[in-house]
Amino acid sequence: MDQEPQSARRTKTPAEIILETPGIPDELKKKLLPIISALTSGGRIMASLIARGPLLGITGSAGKENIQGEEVQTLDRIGQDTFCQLLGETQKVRELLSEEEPLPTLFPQADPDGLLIAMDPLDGSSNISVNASIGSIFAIFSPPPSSDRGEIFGGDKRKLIAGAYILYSASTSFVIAVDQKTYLFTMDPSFGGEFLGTGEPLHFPSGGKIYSTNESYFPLWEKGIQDYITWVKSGRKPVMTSRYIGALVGDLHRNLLKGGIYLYPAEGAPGKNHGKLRLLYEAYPMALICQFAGGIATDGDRSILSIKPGSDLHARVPLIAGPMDLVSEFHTKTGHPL
Ligand SMILES: O=P(O)(O)OC[C@H]1O[C@](O)(COP(=O)(O)O)[C@@H](O)[C@@H]1O
Ligand SMILES: [Mg+2]
Repeated sequence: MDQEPQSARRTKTPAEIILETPGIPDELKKKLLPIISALTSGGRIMASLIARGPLLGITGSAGKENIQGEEVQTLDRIGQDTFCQLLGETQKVRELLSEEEPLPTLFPQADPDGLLIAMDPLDGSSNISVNASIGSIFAIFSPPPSSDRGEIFGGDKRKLIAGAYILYSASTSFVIAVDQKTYLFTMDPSFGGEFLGTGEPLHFPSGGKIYSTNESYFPLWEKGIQDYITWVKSGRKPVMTSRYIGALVGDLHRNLLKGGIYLYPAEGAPGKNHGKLRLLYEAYPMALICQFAGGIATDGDRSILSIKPGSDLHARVPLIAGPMDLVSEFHTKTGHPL
């Protein structure tokens, strides 16, 4: 019974893919490689802790609120500390913005030309205590010229160069979008926890029939979105089916592999009239992942990647994300053609 299935054979690591990509300049590779190593090491640590969560007593609340006014879970804190420490140690990250901290963490010892990272260290907090899918999300930016330090995450002078997430589920996945391609890796615990993948870029399949949204907010949505949801359930041919995990990483991952549209419009949970998902560390990285997989992410009107962050580093945006065919259909139906 110790026979390994053929498909479990070693293929490529994220570092091998980065090294082999001619479109990534060598100077950038020198920064990206240690950063990706920090993310995958953090993923291994988090996956191991999550797997033993109830035994370690870490699946509950930390007893305080974060900057968003949301209850902080113990694993939110552990994710914050783990990724912050590992990314700081690379000396290739100048500043780290996190959902869990009001202001970016500065790393004064880092390479002055180091990169900027925005992260949600633990996405889908409400799933922790029920052993459902959760994740970590990262946006990696090149900084503006050093004279512009004050506006390091805002304005339009920094550039999004990679987006990544880790999904903690029955297996642990690492997905990264860089240099126009999106790749999937799976952690192999029998291979030192290495993340391995085929090296083939991911593409959204076309013709998907999944829509993912928290439909309990239906009465709060604008009429165009209500009409679209009614249509996908009863007017569209073929009709679509609903799947919603309640963690962006899990919902987007399924839709990326199966073909599906994710919708978190404005007017979500009460008080979330700008949507719920944060631009810099949720919508941006997922938009890049979608775009490099042949899809698109919008706020219902314009591309997420065309939105310039303002002074609020934790600003929220509506998010509509998925393959081109489904997002384009949504835009046509709601009167905002792409
Ligand atoms: O309960 P809702 O309003 O549907 O929200 C679910 C959404 O909130 C999020 O969990 C974000 O919240 P956290 O990052 O604070 O865990 C998204 O991942 C998810 O899609
Ligand atoms: Mg979170």
